[in-house]
Order: sequence, then structure tokens, then C-alpha cells
Amino acid sequence: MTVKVKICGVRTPAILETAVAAGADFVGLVFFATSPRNLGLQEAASLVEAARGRVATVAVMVDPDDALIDQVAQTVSPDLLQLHGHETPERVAAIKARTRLPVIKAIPVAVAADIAAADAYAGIADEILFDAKAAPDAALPGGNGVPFDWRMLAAARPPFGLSGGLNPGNIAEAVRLTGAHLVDVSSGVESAAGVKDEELILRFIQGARGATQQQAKAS
Ligand SMILES: O=C(O)c1ccccc1N[C@@H]1O[C@H](COP(=O)(O)O)[C@@H](O)[C@H]1O
Repeated sequence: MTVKVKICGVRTPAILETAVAAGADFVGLVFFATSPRNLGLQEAASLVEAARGRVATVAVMVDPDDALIDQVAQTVSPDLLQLHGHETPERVAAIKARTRLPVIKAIPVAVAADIAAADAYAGIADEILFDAKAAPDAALPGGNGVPFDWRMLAAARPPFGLSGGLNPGNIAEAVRLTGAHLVDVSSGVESAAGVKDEELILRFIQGARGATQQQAKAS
């Protein structure tokens, strides 16, 4: 199994090129006003145009209303959507029907019981992404660079994605321990909030690929 890698919070053409050259499968474009990775619609549309056919683009949104969904779908035209808020299964289904785009649904995890929340999205979300639940006083619902205890994912139904505090130093262990088929990183490949680092992106993707090979040998 080859682990898919998503580099989230891409904001510049140069970092898009780094992610493509390093072999990323997905790049994430964030639409969340208070995030240091937030993008305007036109900036994002330019990045999607440059990415088309080379790496899949994911629009990351948090409890978006229909107006934002329509603006992103029509102006930016990403390949997928990532819903990172409190979207119910019904809302996810409605957004999919409205946009005809595949949806990644983030499930926040703090305690083992949180894993079961994913079940309600079976057959609705195209991908489940287990992410660390943000602290109540956190400014962002995601993208905080904080991991959760991956051992809780023993109760998760594969396939699933993993995010939250991943970085070049822990990605190999994360893949080996969880068996995630998709890994998603933002803070862990940044030199400062919202500033992606080319070297960290390269090392992260190499670490994910290396872990895949070891896992394949062991099975
Ligand atoms: O990255 C952001 O700014 C962001 C804002 C709002 C919702 C989600 C966001 N990012 C997602 O958060 C996780 C974990 O990120 P990190 O690696 O711990 O920094 C990841 O799925 C991002 O797509």
C-alpha cells in the first residue's frame, strides 16, 4: 500500500511546485479567515490552475454556508473538498450533491470514543480524516500542529486518513502505527505559522514513502 500525502496550507506557486516535485498526491488550500494559511478566491484559483493534472487540489473549509461552497466550487474549481467543522452527515451529503465533488470529512479526536463519530459518514464522505481535536481555546479548528494518541485508531475502520501534529520526525512511526492510507500535514512542514518550508516538505514525503516500504515488507 502506498500512503497518499497531502500538504495542506499551500499559499504560493513556489511551494506548489515544491509539493509537486516532491511527489505530493494532494495540496490543501485553506478558506478560513483567521488562519495564517487563508487564501482569497482568485489566489486559490490561480494555484488550482497551475496544479491541474499534476496534483489534486483540496479546498479546506469549516462549516461553510452555501454561498462559500458555490464561490469555491465555481471560482476555484478544486478537485475535492475537505470539511473541517461540525458538518453533519446530512450537510456533507448536501454539499456533495450541490458541488458533485468528493468530500474528505475531518473527525476531531481527543478520546477513544470520538473515533465512532466516523461511522455516521460511511457511504457519504469519500474519505475520513482523523485529526486532533483542537483545544477549546484554540484559534483554529485544525492546523495547530498538535498530535493525538494514535493508538486510539486501533478502533477505526480502515481506510482512513490521519492528521494533527505530523512532521518529518514522526511521520514514519505514525504510518507504521496507524496504517493510515492518507497523511495530511500543515504546521509540521512550516518554518513559521503559514510559511511552508521546502526542505521539511521533502523530508516529510520521503518519511511517508519510506514507512510505506517498510510496512509492505513486513506484510
Ligand atoms: O491549516 C489550517 O490553517 C486549518 C484551518 C482550519 C481548518 C483546518 C486547517 N488545517 C488542517 O488541520 C489539520 C492538521 O494540521 P497540522 O498538521 O496539525 O497543522 C490538517 O488536516 C489540515 O488540513
